[in-house]
Amino acid sequence: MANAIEVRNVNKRFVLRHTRSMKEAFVWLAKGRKGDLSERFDALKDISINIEQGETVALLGLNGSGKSTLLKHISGVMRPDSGTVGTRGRVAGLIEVGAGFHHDLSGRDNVYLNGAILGMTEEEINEKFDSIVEFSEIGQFIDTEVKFYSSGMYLRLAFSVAVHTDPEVFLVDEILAVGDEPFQKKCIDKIKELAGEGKTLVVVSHDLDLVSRICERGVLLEHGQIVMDGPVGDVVARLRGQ
Ligand SMILES: Nc1ncnc2c1ncn2[C@@H]1O[C@H](COP(=O)(O)OP(=O)(O)OP(=O)(O)O)[C@@H](O)[C@H]1O
Repeated sequence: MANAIEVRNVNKRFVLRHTRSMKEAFVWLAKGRKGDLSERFDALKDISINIEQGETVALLGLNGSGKSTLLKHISGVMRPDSGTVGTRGRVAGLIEVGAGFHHDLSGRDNVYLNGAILGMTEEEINEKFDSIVEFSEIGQFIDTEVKFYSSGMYLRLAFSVAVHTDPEVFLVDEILAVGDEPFQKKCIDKIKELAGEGKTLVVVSHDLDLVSRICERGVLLEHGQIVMDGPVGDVVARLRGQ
């Protein structure tokens, strides 16, 4: 099987700026700017991972371990400081609710905008428009500006557009949590359907029962490093301290 995702020696460092008092800033200046007012933080440390086409992978780990940062690198919204990330086929993801949506536009216009960002042609969107709205259950609100949407409504429309792009690689971050239970179930069924069709799936979630149901492989991150990679059941057991 060919790789759908190839991550090679990826490093990502964030600069954390600390707010200091005027006095501290003055002392720092007076001392000839010695030392640093900011701190560096390595969120990803030499990460390498291959994900084959059709694999279903859960990125697991405690808060702040680097899961979302890694997913953002795979989706391409973040670039590594060093190392490379390669993907094959159309990538669609739900990383942050409403990312890629324009607040002052209606739901309808945002379907076109978001669909285009995710690589659909206008023709393709015309063809799938009714189905996108139907899946989202947004109904009469489709012509309302999305700034008036609730976070659940955002999620519904964003999820619906993303799955209608017919992605080869589907990325999902924790955000399903904002959907109500019936819609969450519908999303999970859809995700399982995509996995059943042989699409590649990468999921970030703290819902260990859920990821055990939809993913086969688990990758455990700790302080920006991969510390375990194996069957999801084994990784979940380690996380639960069993
Ligand atoms: N844009 C940023 N600037 C500075 N630090 C960041 C940025 N994005 C993430 N971080 C830091 O990188 C670390 C990893 O964050 P990340 O969101 O990847 O963790 P996570 O494993 O997804 O956590 P959680 O389970 O809490 O969602 C955290 O300490 C976070 O504060």
